[in-house]
Amino acid sequence: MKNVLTIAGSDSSGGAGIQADLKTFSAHGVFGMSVITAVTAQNTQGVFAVEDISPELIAKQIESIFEDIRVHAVKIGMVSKIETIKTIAEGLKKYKPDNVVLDPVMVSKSGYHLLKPEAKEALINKLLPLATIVTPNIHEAEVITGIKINSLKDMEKAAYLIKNMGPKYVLVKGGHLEENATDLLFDGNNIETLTTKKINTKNTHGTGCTLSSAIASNLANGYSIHEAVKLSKEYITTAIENSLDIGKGVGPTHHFYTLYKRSGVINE
Ligand SMILES: Nc1ncnc2c1ncn2[C@@H]1O[C@H](COP(=O)(O)OP(=O)(O)O)[C@@H](O)[C@H]1O
Ligand SMILES: Cc1ncc(COP(=O)(O)OP(=O)(O)O)c(N)n1
Repeated sequence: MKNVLTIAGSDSSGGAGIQADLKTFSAHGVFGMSVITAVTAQNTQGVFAVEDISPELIAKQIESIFEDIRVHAVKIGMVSKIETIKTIAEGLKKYKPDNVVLDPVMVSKSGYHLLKPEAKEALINKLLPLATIVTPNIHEAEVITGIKINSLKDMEKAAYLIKNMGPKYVLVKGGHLEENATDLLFDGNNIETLTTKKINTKNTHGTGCTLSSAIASNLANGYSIHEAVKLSKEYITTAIENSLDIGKGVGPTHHFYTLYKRSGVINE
């Protein structure tokens, strides 16, 4: 069994953050561990409060895991503020995990700033160069590069600019595009296009968290980046197709659909 660590924020409603990450890890048959960076009070309708965990406690969580357990992959999500980013970067430099998947979480679908605006530069300068793969959505790619993205050509341009900031691979996610859900994977030489039709649902809470955790799981399980991204795109598509109409707002994706279907728990 491979061990995968998420360094991210807690989502009380279970659709995104640490909770989505751990469910995704379980669905991929890897052992999930967590370093919590912040606790959020949120549900399908919004984020209502956030309390950041102290840098000392974040450092201690990182140390406790790495000093004891082999970590095959790390996924990084909500990092909130400059001190949190510095602490995570120090931990990554010290323990040098093989695979680092960075989801540069900035603003929740409900519009809450999960990354303080003043922490943007630290995320770019300190975490991007340590990432095996970074997975910005369109808005995050715009903030990181400073360009406006309205088309696949613009996404390509952003992927080139972000690659030059230090990560080994860049996946620009197009879930917020009008037509298809097209993601672009750039390895420094070639752009690979992953396209699915856009699923007509409001229930997409935690899609970015789920995709990045699936990539981390697949890398830990020994797949190449290209294979890991392809399999993870298939996983998130099934999770969105079978997303759950829980709550009054944007519901979560279904992490275990394929597993339950295979085992007979779901028999429609
Ligand atoms: N309505 C949708 N139909 C199909 N795929 C989607 C849809 N929304 C998002 N995706 C896919 O989910 C993944 C996460 O993308 P996105 O929602 O853009 O990220 P984030 O949650 O970080 O904003 C991507 O692979 C994207 O293409
Ligand atoms: C604690 C926490 N972390 C990350 C997010 C953002 O999740 P994401 O998958 O990028 O998209 P939405 O959940 O905003 O749809 C979050 N909400 N909470």
